Amino acid sequence: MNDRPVLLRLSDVHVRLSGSHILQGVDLTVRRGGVTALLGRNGAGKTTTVKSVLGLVPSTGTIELTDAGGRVHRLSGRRTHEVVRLGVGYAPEDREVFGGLTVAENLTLAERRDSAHHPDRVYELFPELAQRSRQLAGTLSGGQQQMVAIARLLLNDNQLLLVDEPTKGLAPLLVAEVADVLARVAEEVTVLLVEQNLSVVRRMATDAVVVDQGRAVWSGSAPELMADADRTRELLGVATSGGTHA
Ligand SMILES: Nc1ncnc2c1ncn2[C@@H]1O[C@H](COP(=O)(O)OP(=O)(O)OP(=O)(O)O)[C@@H](O)[C@H]1O
Repeated sequence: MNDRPVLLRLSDVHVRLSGSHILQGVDLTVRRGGVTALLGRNGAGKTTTVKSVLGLVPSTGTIELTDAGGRVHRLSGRRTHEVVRLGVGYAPEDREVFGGLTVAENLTLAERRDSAHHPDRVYELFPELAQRSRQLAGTLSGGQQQMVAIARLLLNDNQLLLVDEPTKGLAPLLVAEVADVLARVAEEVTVLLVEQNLSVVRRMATDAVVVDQGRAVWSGSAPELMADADRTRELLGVATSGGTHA
């Protein structure tokens, strides 16, 4: 598993915001293929880590993306639109769909000029959105809005999707639906997933990185971590159901 090529590497990444030293030297790698779960307690620095990759917060240190041809692109210091153009898609925690536009319009807006994929392909993956293509996105349920946010990422040829807490605040049935969708997405593109719901992590994550107080304190196999109840409790402050489901 661990000989998969490195897709994203953060080395000694620091972020300071409003006088606070939020990321204090994050080192982590995301390997090509699979789902890497970015885990940690509330306020540990997960969202800030994702935002540093996208250039949404100022950072120091090195952030590099290695493309399929093995070419290394330095992301640090680039503007967000340049990072996106290099094939990094982002579904933020608050979803940010355009509530006054229809589902179809939200998808059309997300297509880059060089877009490789047509919305029809996305509708195949998300039949529920096809049925609701004319519905205003603001009237969709939280889970459906999350699907729009994820579906948008599939319109373009991305190398890496950064998905921040897609199941946050969703009812259990919707958590399962969004997890299904993500699992399908992950068959096509590498995902870095910020997720607090460990049943979702257990279901799809291949790798895991745990962040604590602005540093990556553990990385390795997600199934191994999920199977180790003591370590999960120590790192995340929560109990898991241990190895039985891992
Ligand atoms: N713009 C900002 N100014 C000051 N502090 C900030 C800012 N943004 C985030 N922080 C702080 O940085 C720390 C890390 O925040 P971050 O959102 O990255 O954590 P997280 O691990 O994603 O947390 P959660 O799981 O609760 O979403 C928190 O203590 C937060 O309050």
